[in-house]
Amino acid sequence: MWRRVVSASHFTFAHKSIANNKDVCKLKFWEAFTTEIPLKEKGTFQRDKTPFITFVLGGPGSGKGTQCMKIVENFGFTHLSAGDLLRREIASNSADGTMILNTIKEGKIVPSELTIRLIQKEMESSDNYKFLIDGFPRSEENRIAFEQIMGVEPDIVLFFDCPEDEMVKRVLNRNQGRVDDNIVTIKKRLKVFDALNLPVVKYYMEKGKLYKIKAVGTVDEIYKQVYPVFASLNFEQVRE
Ligand SMILES: Nc1ncnc2c1ncn2[C@@H]1O[C@H](COP(=O)(O)OP(=O)(O)O)[C@@H](O)[C@H]1O
Ligand SMILES: Nc1ccn([C@@H]2O[C@H](COP(=O)(O)OP(=O)(O)O)[C@@H](O)[C@H]2O)c(=O)n1
Ligand SMILES: [Mg+2]
Repeated sequence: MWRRVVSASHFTFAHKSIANNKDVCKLKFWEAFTTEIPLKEKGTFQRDKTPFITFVLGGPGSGKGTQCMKIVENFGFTHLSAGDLLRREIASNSADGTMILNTIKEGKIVPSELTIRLIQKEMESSDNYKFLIDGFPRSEENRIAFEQIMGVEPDIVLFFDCPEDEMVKRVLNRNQGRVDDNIVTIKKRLKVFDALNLPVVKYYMEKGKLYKIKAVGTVDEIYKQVYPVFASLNFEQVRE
């Protein structure tokens, strides 16, 4: 299995700037930061066996899965959605299926070891080295357990920043038959997101790994912010 030292990073450039004004204190913490897409630095990423891990964060309905599909298409990443892996466990009638189903219905977080085991299995059986891990980590506990079990940190973290009313609207229109896409569960999920997921966003922002994406507008408008993040990392592009 591949392993590498925690906190190793391929990048030398800084990609955040701190707003310098008094109004900052009125904003939510991440609103005080903007993302400056770094200039392309040729040869910054060496293709080898080392995985390139992108965590994809954002509230329910913020468009993580939709944007991941586009990144896969353009840059050849393997997309691992934690939620999809958990739903697959439920569908396969695994021993943990009922517990996972009840947790998802309540909008709560499944025990970290279980979710990480599913992610780890997918990564280890993949020939790819570029991974989008979507919907994970959803809590500090998720994050710390991943680092401990896998012995790696993400290289970059995308955060889709979307207003709550827009997220609710999108989830209620999603139409994928999900047990958690109803108004009762979505309200619980938004609370869990604020309480447990935002500290993870803050952690990566402070580490300089966070790319905040303004997740309002059309899918293509949002992707216009996402595309340069990956283009600047000098990956070979699969399709324009
Ligand atoms: N920019 C957008 N504008 C309107 N609807 C969107 C947009 N992006 C995604 N959607 C739709 O919103 C729903 C939630 O998107 P999804 O990618 O599943 O979000 P997440 O994975 O963050 O929950 C889906 O039905 C999707 O088609
Ligand atoms: N790391 C994770 C990811 C998802 N989940 C569970 O799976 C549900 C659906 O996750 P998802 O990523 O598919 O949801 P969306 O953000 O795509 O709407 C979450 O609300 C949690 O109940 C979890 O417990 N731990
Ligand atoms: Mg999703």
